[in-house]
Amino acid sequence: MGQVQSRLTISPTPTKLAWMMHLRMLTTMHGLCEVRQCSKRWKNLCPQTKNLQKCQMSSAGSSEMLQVTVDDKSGIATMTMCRPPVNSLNLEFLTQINIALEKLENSKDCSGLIITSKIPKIFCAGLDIMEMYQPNVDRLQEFWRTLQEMYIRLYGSQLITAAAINGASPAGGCLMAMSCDYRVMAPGYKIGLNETQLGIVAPFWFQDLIINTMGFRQSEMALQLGTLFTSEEALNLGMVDKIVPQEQVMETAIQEIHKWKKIPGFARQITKSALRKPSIDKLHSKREEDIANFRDFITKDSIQKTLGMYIESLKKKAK
Ligand SMILES: CCCC/C=C\CC(=O)SCCNC(=O)CCNC(=O)[C@H](O)C(C)(C)COP(=O)(O)OP(=O)(O)OC[C@H]1O[C@@H](n2cnc3c(N)ncnc32)[C@H](O)[C@@H]1OP(=O)(O)O
Repeated sequence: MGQVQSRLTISPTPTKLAWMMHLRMLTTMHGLCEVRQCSKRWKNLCPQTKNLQKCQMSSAGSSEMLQVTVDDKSGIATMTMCRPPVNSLNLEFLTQINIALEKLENSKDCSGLIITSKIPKIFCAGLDIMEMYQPNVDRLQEFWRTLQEMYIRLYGSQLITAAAINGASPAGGCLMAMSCDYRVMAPGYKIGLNETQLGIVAPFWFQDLIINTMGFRQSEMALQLGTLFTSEEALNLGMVDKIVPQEQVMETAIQEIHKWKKIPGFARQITKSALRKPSIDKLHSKREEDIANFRDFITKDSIQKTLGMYIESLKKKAK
């Protein structure tokens, strides 16, 4: 990381200042001051741990949602999601993820990142549907901006990134995994962009991401049908790169990052940037329009009705 001379521009809009103001506003609004402090005192947090700098990020008064560790020796960070029951992505959780991504990106000690889950059988259930149902419009827009930010940070990261998919990974969970450089998945789970099955539409940058990952023809079928693929189907389509038994998912991701680390970092990063920059720039240039489209779409009566029915069906199934 120390030798990197050129970095992909992560976030021209909002500017760094605007982003800091955005974080400050969120931390004030949602009591995330501990996260900011934690983020600032990254190195000093766990002096008792010898090999690991451990940052337990928790919003004030609630349980830990995101655990971030960096292995001193290898420089590989692990970001473990733990937001019961299903790691769904709400505004606060996304904000914590973004803060952690920013911190890791700027850390000279970190060269790789693995994203995984602590919740048994779930990687990430996608967006928290409750953020979209009967929403407060200001929060809804902030939520979407924060999701855009996560995608920009993760897809545009200079780190070697891997998703250790140890459970179900629909919709936003699939977005998160596909934004990484490499995906290792355990057998017997489902992954995909199932938005149309909920009566909602994956925005252009979700579409671009899946097309970039597995080609146009397979993507247009998968997106229209809202297909959730088995691990094995996802492997055949190139949506994931390897399937290994559940207990080997993390170790395999670590080994893969070690393999990637052997490639000269500067060359790898410039190549990654060249390949991914057009998609990221496209979102930057249409960011406000995309937020407005999302707001106008989600707040339609018909969409609210459909989301309400989907929530009911999930609750019935859970009983
Ligand atoms: C223009 C809009 C574009 C939007 C772009 C992206 C959209 C999204 O990401 S929308 C979210 C899409 N996600 C899903 O459709 C997943 C729905 N969930 C499931 O399929 C299952 O819950 C899952 C396979 C993840 C796990 O199954 P189980 O282990 O059997 O758990 P349960 O189904 O019993 O669920 C437990 C509990 O969690 C609640 N839940 C599940 N998913 C979500 C979610 N995405 N958001 C919020 N809450 C969720 C579910 O309702 C249960 O709640 P309780 O009934 O209160 O226990």
